[in-house]
Amino acid sequence: MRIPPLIRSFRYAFEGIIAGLKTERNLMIHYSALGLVVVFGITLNISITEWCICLILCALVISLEMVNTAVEAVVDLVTRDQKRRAKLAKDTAAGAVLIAAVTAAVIGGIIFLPKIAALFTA
Ligand SMILES: Nc1ncnc2c1ncn2[C@@H]1O[C@H](COP(=O)(O)OP(=O)(O)OP(=O)(O)O)[C@@H](O)[C@H]1O
Repeated sequence: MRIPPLIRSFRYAFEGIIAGLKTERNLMIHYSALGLVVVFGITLNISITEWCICLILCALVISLEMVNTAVEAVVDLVTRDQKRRAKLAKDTAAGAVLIAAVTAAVIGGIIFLPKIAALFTA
């Protein structure tokens, strides 16, 4: 049976998500962080706006980690020699993940810490 092109594209994208999870340890850490956000979000009853902010940030970090994985794979395919441009590509992609992850951690702290603190002071 012929699979429609749109369905095939979705299948490849899902295969990419699974392959990333299998090969990239950091992605597992990001998915675990997403799980924690969901558990704390439900437990602490965060607002709709806070849910949107948290989910956007989680999606941003996970997506950038996947792009970083893709950049690393392409660079390693192109060359195994030590090249300045290869280092630039890998390090800037890794830097993008770091910026997003630190931002997400800071905003997560702003949203969750006062609610956690309130549990102990109430
Ligand atoms: N072909 C290359 N030329 C120059 N520098 C490289 C090259 N490949 C990797 N590097 C540099 O070596 C360091 C380690 O790179 P590596 O590919 O091992 O990634 P990593 O940071 O260990 O990530 P991961 O653990 O996800 O593979 C980085 O600073 C990277 O930019």
